Amino acid sequence: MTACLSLRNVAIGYDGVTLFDGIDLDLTGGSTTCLMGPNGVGKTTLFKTILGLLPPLRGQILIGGRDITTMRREQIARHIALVPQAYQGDPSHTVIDIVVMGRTARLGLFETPGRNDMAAARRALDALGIAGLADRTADRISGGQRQLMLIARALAQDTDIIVMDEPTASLDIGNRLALLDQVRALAARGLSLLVSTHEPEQAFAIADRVAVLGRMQRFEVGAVDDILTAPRLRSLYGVELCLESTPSGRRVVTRSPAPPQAVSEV
Ligand SMILES: Nc1ncnc2c1ncn2[C@@H]1O[C@H](COP(=O)(O)OP(=O)(O)OP(=O)(O)O)[C@@H](O)[C@H]1O
Repeated sequence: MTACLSLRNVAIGYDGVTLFDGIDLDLTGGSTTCLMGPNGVGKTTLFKTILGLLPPLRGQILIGGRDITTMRREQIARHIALVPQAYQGDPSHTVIDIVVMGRTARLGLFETPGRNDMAAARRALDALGIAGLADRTADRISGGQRQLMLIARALAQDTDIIVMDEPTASLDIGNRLALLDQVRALAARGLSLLVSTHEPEQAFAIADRVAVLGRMQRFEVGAVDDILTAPRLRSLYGVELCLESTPSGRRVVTRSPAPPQAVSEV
């Protein structure tokens, strides 16, 4: 299958200073790739670069074969939507108004959202089961509902690629599992997802492939089981850990060896 997003030997960073180099990645439709790496390694910076908010310092980023440096911001936004870590807009806006903002890249310069755009926003809310929240303001819904609202905004944007920046970071276990179901459902609809996470178990649950921004600028990408091995996770995060399988076959991370007793007998 041809890639909808390709990164060829890309370097990312700020003001000409390279943060990470040598990133090669292909995203195809109907698949989920998890992006992992320690704090501060450059995951969000990579997202900003893919979205055209920061120029790549080297290499090429291609959407459908076209170099993004030749595309305007709204052209990129017709292909790639972002689900940020948190909503940072005006909290007095209603959910439906925020979701319809996902249509902005599809509107002309002075055009306001029309009937079709409102319908797309309502379909997105429906798909996520939060149609009942449409007229509430963003400060009157829960953190989990706000996260679903941000996914609805990305859906309304009607792109073939969605990138999600640690989408479960502030969610309770119920909303976390519901969100992972949504990610699986979006991939099943043919979308291509790139999801950053600090949780290996989440990658096991949703990803076809894992891309790792590792220490010493070592970039690796491959099938989940090939990439997420205990030795690689130990060196990536600098902690002793083991990978075990539950009777149902789910992969879980455990601490290894058991931490020493806090109080020893005298
Ligand atoms: N606007 C900026 N200008 C210069 N440096 C920045 C800027 N934003 C972030 N950085 C630096 O770039 C590095 C990578 O940051 P980034 O947010 O991409 O990391 P991350 O992998 O997403 O981290 P985390 O897992 O903690 O969210 C950090 O050292 C950060 O301090």
